[in-house]
Amino acid sequence: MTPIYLSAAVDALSAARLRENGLELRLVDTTDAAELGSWLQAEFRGFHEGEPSAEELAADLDGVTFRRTTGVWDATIAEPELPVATVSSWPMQLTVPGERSVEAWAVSSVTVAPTHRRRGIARALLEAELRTAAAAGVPLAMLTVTEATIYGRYGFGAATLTAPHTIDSRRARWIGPTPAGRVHFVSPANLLADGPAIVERMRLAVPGEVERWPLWWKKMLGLVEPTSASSRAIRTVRYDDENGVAQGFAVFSVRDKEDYPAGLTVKHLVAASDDAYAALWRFLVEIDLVGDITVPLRSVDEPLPWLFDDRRAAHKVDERDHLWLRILDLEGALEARRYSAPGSFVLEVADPLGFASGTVLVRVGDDGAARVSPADASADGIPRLSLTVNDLATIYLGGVRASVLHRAGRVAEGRPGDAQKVDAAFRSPVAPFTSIWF
Ligand SMILES: CC(=O)SCCNC(=O)CCNC(=O)[C@H](O)C(C)(C)COP(=O)(O)OP(=O)(O)OC[C@H]1O[C@@H](n2cnc3c(N)ncnc32)[C@H](O)[C@@H]1OP(=O)(O)O
Repeated sequence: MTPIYLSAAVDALSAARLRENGLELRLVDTTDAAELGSWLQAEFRGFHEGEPSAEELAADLDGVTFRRTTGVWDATIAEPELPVATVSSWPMQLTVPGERSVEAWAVSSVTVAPTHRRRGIARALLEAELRTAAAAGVPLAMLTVTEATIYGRYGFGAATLTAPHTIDSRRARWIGPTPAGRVHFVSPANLLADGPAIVERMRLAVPGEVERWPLWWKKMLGLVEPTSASSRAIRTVRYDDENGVAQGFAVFSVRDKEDYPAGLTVKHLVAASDDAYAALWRFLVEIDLVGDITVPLRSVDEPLPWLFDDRRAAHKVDERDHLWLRILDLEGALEARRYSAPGSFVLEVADPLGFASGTVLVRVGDDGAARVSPADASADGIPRLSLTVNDLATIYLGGVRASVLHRAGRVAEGRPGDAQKVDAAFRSPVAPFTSIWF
């Protein structure tokens, strides 16, 4: 049976709004290669990529059919079969504090052709996604963003931060642990078999982490166009612990080889144990003929600098928002995670789009589980915060403190000190992080 998220009709309100402007909002039949192929071409163009190669197109035609795929068409343009806007979505598991997983509505492929920008098309698409997700009973929507200025207006808030890192290999003398396991070179095809289980073990330990899907693995490992120069440059290693169990992997390539020392880019590194983390980084920084290492997507709270004699050998080069969350069901979202301190507090949440407004009493038990109910007069006198649904999304995974948003004038306290009391409950022992783009 087709899952409801794929078969649900296109949102009537957004379809009507676009129709008034001569545009058609429609779901793509992902079994129709011509129609999905046109949609994919529009998506590639929307992200300023060149025309997809035959291999890329074939991989996408096969690999994105699990998504709800929506387009907007304009019958008056020169080549009307190509949509002028794209979006795709699917339910995906998101880790929340307490090593728990919750279903969230992933939104991706948001593009509007430059010929049709700033006419409200993205707004129609995003609002349609939120209404469809809420109707399907999914408590949260999420996306990884190209710009920080686009999604706040739809109630999303920045929920995980990320920091690209750089390492000066020549300066990085190892003082970290020496794990008993071994690092092995393995082929990308072998990692395709071992990688998912390693990721799944790591995923529950890190709030903000998400599931992967088969096409993501193939793209990350260079298996879609294996003969291209960038794919052939990919090297893959796996760390096996002393019992021979695979606990981590790194995907990297050496660049700038015209003159040694060369540079090395770590495309992806996943460690399901501290030993795997240490062994993989030691392996990478001790590779000969390499002078510097670039790591585009890492947590803001990496142990990395502390593994070296000179901690300045590794540092963050930036810090930016990455995963944005949108709470659609206040009770469902707040009860899905676990909290770091028992106690009660009231949240007065404003949501201009109306999905998650309300004033709720959150009672956290000794086990960290929360019971959420409408707040009444009996809740007077307990810690209270008034905030937007965006800012609730920002503190939801525990990476940003309510007291910091209070100091920024974004969150109001019932009484002085209430934000710090709420901090203690929302705090996550592990910095939230999302290690992929989707
Ligand atoms: C999850 C993801 O896929 S992230 C990827 C997002 N996509 C991209 O970055 C691809 C390149 N950009 C685009 O395709 C388009 O510019 C989009 C999708 C970002 C915006 O599409 P548009 O149809 O032009 O947006 P639309 O006209 O609906 O604008 C709605 C509102 O957003 C604002 N807005 C739109 N784009 C931007 C932007 N890039 N930065 C700031 N504000 C923006 C508009 O000003 C408008 O504001 P208002 O409601 O206050 O009047």
